[in-house]
Amino acid sequence: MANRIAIIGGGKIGEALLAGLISSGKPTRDLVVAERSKERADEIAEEYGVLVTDLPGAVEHAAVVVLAIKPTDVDEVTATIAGVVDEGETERLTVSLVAGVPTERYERALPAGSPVVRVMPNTPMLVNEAMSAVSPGRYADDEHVATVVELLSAVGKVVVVPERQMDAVTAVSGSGPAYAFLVAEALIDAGVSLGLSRKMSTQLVTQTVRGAGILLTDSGVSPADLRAAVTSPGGTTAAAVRELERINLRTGFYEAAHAAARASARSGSVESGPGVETDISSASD
Ligand SMILES: NC(=O)C1=CN([C@@H]2O[C@H](COP(=O)(O)OP(=O)(O)OC[C@H]3O[C@@H](n4cnc5c(N)ncnc54)[C@H](O)[C@@H]3O)[C@@H](O)[C@H]2O)C=CC1
Ligand SMILES: O=C(O)[C@@H]1CCC=N1
Repeated sequence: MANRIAIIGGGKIGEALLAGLISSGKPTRDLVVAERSKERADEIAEEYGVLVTDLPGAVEHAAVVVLAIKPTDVDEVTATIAGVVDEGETERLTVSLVAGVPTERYERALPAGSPVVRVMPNTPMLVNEAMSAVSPGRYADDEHVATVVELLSAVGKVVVVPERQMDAVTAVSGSGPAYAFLVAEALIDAGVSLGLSRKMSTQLVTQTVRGAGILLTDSGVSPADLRAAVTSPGGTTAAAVRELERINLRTGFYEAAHAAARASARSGSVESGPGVETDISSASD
């Protein structure tokens, strides 16, 4: 049990964590996965050579249990875990990657005093370039936080934030890769509409997005200044940016991020159903 990590849910983010941990040198004998879908379980076992078993089996011998399941599966899964764990046994650390669900909900379901750490990662974890944010629950101490930070540092960058900011983090970095991919997708189509082959347009766009990302992270220069450096007076970029301002792209991103944060808050609330708006204004420091 000493070093073993159980990943519950071998879907997109569970696989991203598994792949990232293995590629960063974590031995497969220290990893176990529980996956409900037989087809998916077979895929994971074959691709990564890890033990894939049922939920109680995975939890039993693990020191850290990582939940990579949908918000709607949380209550069922935590009830099963609580059935496996002895009353008063609080050594096992639960790490939730689930959007929206507060640590308090796990703490209520697990044995009293169980340490829980909430994490919002993102899929670039697949290539060890995740951005993860970590929030300790009520019973998680500095050592628990350090354990989770160390785990996630193997697959990307990590920040620690107060839990009230998690819906905002989810909207920005959790969902964020999708916004970047949407921009890439649209720009590829735009290139095709200008007469480029799809293959050529894809190559031009993907390397441009990669290069822009690395320049942004490595130069220490603000996005506004980097954009200004591309924008020659009276030139092509200025013409394009004028169109993007005309269609209110910035407002679109504001609205999108706020909608994502509201969806995060909603998905974690047992009381509120779909469509119920939640006040997230308390997210700010
Ligand atoms: N996909 C993403 O980019 C991110 C997802 N998340 C969070 O990660 C969680 C999972 O998301 P995805 O991986 O995208 O979903 P997914 O649907 O791809 O994966 C969930 C997996 O859990 C399995 N599962 C459900 N109940 C189970 C049980 N009782 N025992 C074993 N396996 C079970 C399902 O069969 C499925 O393979 C969500 O809560 C989401 O909010 C967080 C950050 C980013
Ligand atoms: O779309 C979702 O609900 C999950 C959480 C953050 C990214 N994907």
